[in-house]
Amino acid sequence: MPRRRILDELRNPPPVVLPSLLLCDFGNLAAEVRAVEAAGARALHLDVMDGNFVPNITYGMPIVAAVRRVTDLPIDVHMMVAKPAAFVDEIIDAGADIVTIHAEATDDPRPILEHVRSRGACASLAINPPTPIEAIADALPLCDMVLCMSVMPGFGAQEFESVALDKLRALKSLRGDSLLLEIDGGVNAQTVAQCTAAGAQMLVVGSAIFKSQKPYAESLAELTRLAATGTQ
Ligand SMILES: O=C(CO)[C@H](O)[C@H](O)COP(=O)(O)O
Repeated sequence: MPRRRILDELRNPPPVVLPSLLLCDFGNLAAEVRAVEAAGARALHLDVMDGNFVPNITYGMPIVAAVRRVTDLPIDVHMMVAKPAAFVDEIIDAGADIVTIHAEATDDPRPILEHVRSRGACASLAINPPTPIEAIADALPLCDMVLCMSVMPGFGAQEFESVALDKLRALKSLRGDSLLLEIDGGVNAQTVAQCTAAGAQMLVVGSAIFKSQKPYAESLAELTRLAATGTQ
């Protein structure tokens, strides 16, 4: 989908809860993707980890391409890799609509963000909990989205770190609605309203969907409803 259309769709209220496939049943990947889409997901979040930038390995382009084959939903690919420049083209070719690279993985993210946009995808920059927003000030004009991590990346089901909320508030006051803001890590029924109150429109959720006893539709509806309360 073209960049402008993706951004318009995602900016539409209410906030967007993105299932993070990190915690899905990979033995039934296509069925899991179809199930969260049928449950009301408006976009999907895929975590690419290289065992170098983070202490875990997940998957790469073949899984992104496999997800692309079963859905037209926007795919947000979070690249937790040490050399993002080497892989962004292949990730876009595999079907990513939003490409998120880490500020900590590169001295200057600007050429990569520009390149992502030149390929027609949305450019996004992630920062880990200890990284201040000042570290990405020069790159902000080239970002369609900023992801404030609320855990150290690498694993699901970690405890929410509220330092991300201060950064969301600061980014919101700097850039208003021109920048999509995303949060990832420990987002659940207890924390989601704080995230939207701080300015997040994109809410990445892993364990509170895939490890919940509730049906996906129920979890997604509850999280979306609670997320909307934070915007009132
Ligand atoms: O990027 C991630 C970890 O690096 C995951 O997307 C994230 O942590 C989601 O899982 P949970 O909602 O269980 O925290």
